[in-house]
Amino acid sequence: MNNLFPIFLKLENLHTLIVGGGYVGLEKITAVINNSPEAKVTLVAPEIGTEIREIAVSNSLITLVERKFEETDLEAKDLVIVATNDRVENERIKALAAGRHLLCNVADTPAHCDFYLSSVVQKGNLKVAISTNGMSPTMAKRLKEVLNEALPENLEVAMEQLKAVRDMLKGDFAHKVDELNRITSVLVDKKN
Ligand SMILES: C[C@@]1(CC(=O)O)c2cc3[nH]c(cc4nc(cc5[nH]c(cc(n2)[C@H]1CCC(=O)O)[C@@](C)(CC(=O)O)[C@@H]5CCC(=O)O)C(CC(=O)O)=C4CCC(=O)O)c(CCC(=O)O)c3CC(=O)O
Ligand SMILES: NC(=O)C1=CN([C@@H]2O[C@H](COP(=O)(O)OP(=O)(O)OC[C@H]3O[C@@H](n4cnc5c(N)ncnc54)[C@H](O)[C@@H]3O)[C@@H](O)[C@H]2O)C=CC1
Repeated sequence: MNNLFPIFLKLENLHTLIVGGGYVGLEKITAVINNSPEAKVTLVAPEIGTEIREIAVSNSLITLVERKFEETDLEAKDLVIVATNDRVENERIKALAAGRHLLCNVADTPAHCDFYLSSVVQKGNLKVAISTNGMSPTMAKRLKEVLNEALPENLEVAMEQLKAVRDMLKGDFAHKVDELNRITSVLVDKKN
C-alpha cells in the first residue's frame, strides 16, 4: 500500500533550498529545473560541481552559496532538499526544517522525507508522476520509459481540443461533466 499523497507544485511560486552540490545535488536540481524551469532555487554547499555551476550561469533564478549549511539558509524557504554526504548533518538539517514546518526531502534517508521526488513522464501539457513508495527508484525510472513509449504523441492535440470544448461549454457544472464524459467515452470503451 502506497500512502503518499501526490500533488503538482508550482515551484515558481515557492523558494526551494537544496543543500549539497555533489552528484545527488545535481540530480535534484536537474529534476527541479526540468520540471519547473522558472523555479526559484538556492543551493548551498562548500563544494559545488561544475555541472551545477553551468546550470546556474544561464539561470538567474538559481543562487549558489559556496559554504556549509547555516540555519539562516532556511529563512524564507518553502521546500528543502537535503543531499550532503554527511548523514548526521542531513538529519540535523531535517530537524531544523521540521522545527520551521518546512517540507523536507532527505535524499539518502526515506524515513526522514516529508515528500519523495518522482519519476516523470512528460508529453507536452501531460505529466505523469510515478512513485514506487521508495521501493525501487530504478523500477520507477524504467516504468517512465515504458509509459513514454506507450503514450501516443497526439495527446497534446486531443487535450487542446478538449480544452476548447471545455471553454465553450455553457450550463451548469453537472452538464459540463456529462458532456465531457460523453465526448471522451471513446477513450475507455472496451473494443467488441
Ligand atoms: C525515497 C526516494 C527519496 C528521494 O530521493 O526523493 C529515493 C531514495 C533513494 N534512491 C536511491 C538510489 C537511486 N535513486 C535513483 C533514481 C531516482 N530516485 C528517485 C526518487 C527517490 N529515491 C525517492 C523514491 C521514489 C519512489 O517512490 O519510487 C527518482 C525517481 C526521482 C529523482 O530523484 O529525481 C530518480 C529516478 C528518476 C528518473 O530517471 O526517472 C537511482 C537510479 C539512477 O540514478 O539511475 C538509484 C540507484 C539504484 C537504486 O537504488 O534503485 C537510494 C539508495 C542510495 C544509496 O544506495 O546510497 C535511496 C535511499 C534509500 O532507498 O534508502
Ligand atoms: N536519493 C538518491 O537518489 C541517492 C542518494 N544518495 C545519498 O545522497 C548523499 C550525497 O551523495 P553525493 O551527492 O553522491 O555526494 P558528493 O560527495 O558528490 O557530494 C556531497 C555534497 O555535499 C556537500 N556538503 C557536505 N557537507 C555539507 C554541509 N554541511 N552543508 C552543505 N553542503 C555540504 C559537499 O560540499 C558536496 O557538494 C549520500 O549520502 C548518498 O548516500 C546517493 C545516491 C542516490
